[in-house]
Amino acid sequence: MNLWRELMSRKQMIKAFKYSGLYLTVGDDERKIFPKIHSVQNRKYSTEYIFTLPNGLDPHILKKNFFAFHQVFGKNIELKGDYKKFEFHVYKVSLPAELNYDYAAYSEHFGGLDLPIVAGVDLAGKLIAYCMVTNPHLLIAGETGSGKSTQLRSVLSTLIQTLSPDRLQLYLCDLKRSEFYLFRNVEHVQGLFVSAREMLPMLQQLKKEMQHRGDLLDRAEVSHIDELPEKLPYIVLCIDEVALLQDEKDIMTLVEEISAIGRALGVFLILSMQRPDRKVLDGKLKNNLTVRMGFRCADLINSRIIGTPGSEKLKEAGRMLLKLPAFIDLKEVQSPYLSTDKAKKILEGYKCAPPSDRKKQPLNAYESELESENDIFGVLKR
Ligand SMILES: Nc1ncnc2c1ncn2[C@@H]1O[C@H](COP(=O)(O)OP(=O)(O)OP(=O)(O)O)[C@@H](O)[C@H]1O
Repeated sequence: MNLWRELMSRKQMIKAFKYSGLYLTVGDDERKIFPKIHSVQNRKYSTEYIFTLPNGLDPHILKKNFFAFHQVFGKNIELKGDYKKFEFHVYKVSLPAELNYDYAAYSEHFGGLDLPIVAGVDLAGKLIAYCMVTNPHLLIAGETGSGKSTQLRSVLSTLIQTLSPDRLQLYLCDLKRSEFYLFRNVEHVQGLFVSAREMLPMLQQLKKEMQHRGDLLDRAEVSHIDELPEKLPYIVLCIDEVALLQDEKDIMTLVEEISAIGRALGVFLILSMQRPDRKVLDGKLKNNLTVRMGFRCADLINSRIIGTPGSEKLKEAGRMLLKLPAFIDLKEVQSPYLSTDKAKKILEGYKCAPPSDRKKQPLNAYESELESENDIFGVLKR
């Protein structure tokens, strides 16, 4: 970067420090000490700044007043860091309006991700994929037509292609009866549930499975199922339009319980919702949904409930604000577009014989015992 340009970039940054109140005031003359800018690099897609806060400066000021950085640098910015050292990007490009789902390309980035969730691409064209084992429980929310169902389809299709049925078991609840028919007879799918009445026994059984897994952890004196000598499958419970369950207290209590203790036991939630509802997303459940994908929604009240303020301003279908613990700020992401037809073709290769011709594989010996108590899986076999 030439010297003049670097100087201008530094000046902009000092302006953002000033407007956001990010400085210490010292001495009788009230001298301002700003964060130290270590480098300014002009990259292909962005200008990258590295800076550190002076000791004693509260990093929360940066988070709280981040709006001032937007005012100075515009919409397409990103900040990474925790207490002292920060990396800040100002992007020069905007996101693509459509991104075709491409599993082969995504899977090259899955090294180290045991349960990979692909969110999409960010402003730098970088694939944003994360591991659900370390970032459990996902909320996908947005108004009708914003791209939620497409994202659910793509997330589930990716999981199915990545893990074998003995490593991943899916429980799919389709309260609108609109989406999950695609997954019927896929080997990983343990049940497809379309009403609260069908869901309750399944959740009670999952609770027993969690208790069993908890006992195994106690006995082996380990804190996560991945540390057990015998590998247990991850369980993903996906509920499309969870708000329809708002008056089902027993169900919501069990869902909340999974959100609270499922992480170590390998039991994860994916919840989707059209109209965010405080009654459903109360404090406890909401806090445990550590990842939020906020697609376009009606207004700021809705986007605040989701935890992605600003998503009410999104225009394009498939565009979201992503809240992931690793990022200090929300990240704008374009999600992959996977059409129903393409998903059908992909899933064809993972289907087994119709249920009437096969016996469901139990989770484990413990589940076989439960299964004889209550054959909840009948609902899938219609
Ligand atoms: N990732 C994407 N990229 C481009 N276009 C998309 C994407 N996702 C969705 N769309 C477009 O938006 C339309 C609606 O998407 P989708 O059905 O996923 O929305 P939705 O939020 O689930 O709506 P509903 O709640 O009514 O089911 C799709 O038919 C497609 O044309």
